[in-house]
Amino acid sequence: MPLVAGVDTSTQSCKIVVRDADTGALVRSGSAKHPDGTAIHPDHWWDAFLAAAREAGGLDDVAALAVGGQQHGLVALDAEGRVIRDAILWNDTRSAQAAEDLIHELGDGDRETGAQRWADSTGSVLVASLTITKLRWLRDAEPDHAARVAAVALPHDWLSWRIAGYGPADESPLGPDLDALFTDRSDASGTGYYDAEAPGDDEGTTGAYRRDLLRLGFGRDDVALPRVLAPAESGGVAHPSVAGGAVDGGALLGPGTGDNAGAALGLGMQPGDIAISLGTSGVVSAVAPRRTADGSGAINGFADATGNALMLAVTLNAARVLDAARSVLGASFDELADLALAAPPGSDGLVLVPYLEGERTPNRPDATGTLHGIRLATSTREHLARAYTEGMLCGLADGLDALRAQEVPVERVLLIGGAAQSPAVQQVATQVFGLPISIPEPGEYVADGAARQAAWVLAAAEAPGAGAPAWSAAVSRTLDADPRPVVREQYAAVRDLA
Ligand SMILES: Nc1ncnc2c1ncn2[C@@H]1O[C@H](COP(=O)(O)OP(=O)(O)O)[C@@H](O)[C@H]1O
Ligand SMILES: O=C(CO)[C@@H](O)[C@H](O)COP(=O)(O)O
Repeated sequence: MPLVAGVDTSTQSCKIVVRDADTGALVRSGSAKHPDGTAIHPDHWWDAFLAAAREAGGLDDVAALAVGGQQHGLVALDAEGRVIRDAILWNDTRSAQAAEDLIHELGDGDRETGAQRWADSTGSVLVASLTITKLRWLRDAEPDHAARVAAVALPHDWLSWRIAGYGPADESPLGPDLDALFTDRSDASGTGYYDAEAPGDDEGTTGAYRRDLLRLGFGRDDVALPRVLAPAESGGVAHPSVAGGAVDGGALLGPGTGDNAGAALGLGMQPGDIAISLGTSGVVSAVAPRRTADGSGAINGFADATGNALMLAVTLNAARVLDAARSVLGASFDELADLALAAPPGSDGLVLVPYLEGERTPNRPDATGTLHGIRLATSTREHLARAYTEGMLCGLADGLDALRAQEVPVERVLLIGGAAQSPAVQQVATQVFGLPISIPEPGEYVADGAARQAAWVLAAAEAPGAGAPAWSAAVSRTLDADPRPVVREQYAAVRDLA
């Protein structure tokens, strides 16, 4: 019974699951918090990983390990392998103007042309979340830091590299070998300088860096970029001081994955499945054989972790909208859910447009949230709780419409992420989406996807060409559709006033 570990280094925390490689059965787990903020030093991810691994009973007995993680964050390394500045995360909007500038530059001054060219070249129109815009911001705002950049990594790449034993000479057993960095197609596809559908070097796996775009964004491309591995290719071994004491030479390391591709692998998503993830980000995603190139920017055409495409719409405002509601109302999770369910659908006209951290879809980085329809009758805790819950979900319902506009089939909708545990969120989702909603058992689906990838790498090491292990699918219960069009109609009437 070999064991494998999956890690999710997400925005708010690090979660680790240890699973049986053959059956997928959960054996142990652990988690540890990350600090708040949209720019944090990656050392916090390392510390949280070590703490979560301790809570999971250590990783000495795992035969393979893979890391899923929050996408896009800029980890800039110097030639000594040191982190040059705090990582700028996916939800940091400081590079919004850089995104606009780069769209115009690729379009020879015309925004619409530029937007379509970015979508055609990389699958996505640039917004502040994507890594290349953060590099442009760094070039202009912090030229001294920019001049020191010798390698650019993403959160999951950096953590995998540290687990393999690399890092600054005085902090790691193997030192600062920047050529040892590796990543996968899914996370590379969110950088803005990788085309997941370009003819690749490897048999059967497409994808190539677009160093011309990196040069456009950063002004130079003489930096090391992580090697992009095929879905079941090993990036090396975990340093034995970290994981794999039971295995000769240390546990095999999987390529890792962006968190949304990790969730798709953990859930075993097939075309027709839609995942709605309510973590710090709100994500509506679907796997597809090929990406489309949505010049409107509503849909990102990323890669998944198996060789397919992952189409997704992402909002900056999801679970934290409910955290804000809890703080305003002084309520626990359960109390907030009870309050929301005590008000009627549509909250008697009280509507929250929840751009509390600006917004990415639609692209309104400087927007703030707005509460519409406040009357004496709607000035109750119940109405407020309901309006916050509905507002969070309406932005994602718009995202699902955008996916449908790209002709993505919608056969089953799965609700996951921290806020999916709320009974109010579950019920309101059946009303806002007007669809049956499947609720998988509460779980860490990104970490599970990483663990499944680790098991796949292990199987492929023993039998080249082996497929992903057929772990049993997540058990779901399904809530009936309860369409209440009033909720979205009210939201659509005020959304663009905010
Ligand atoms: N029962 C609940 N109701 C509403 N929100 C919840 C509940 N449980 C957890 N959350 C929220 O879920 C979020 C964490 O979810 P998670 O998917 O782990 O986020 P991330 O992947 O962005 O780190 C937190 O904002 C937390 O407050
Ligand atoms: O930016 C995106 C995807 O494009 C986000 O989904 C991040 O990957 C962060 O995810 P969470 O930590 O909120 O789950």
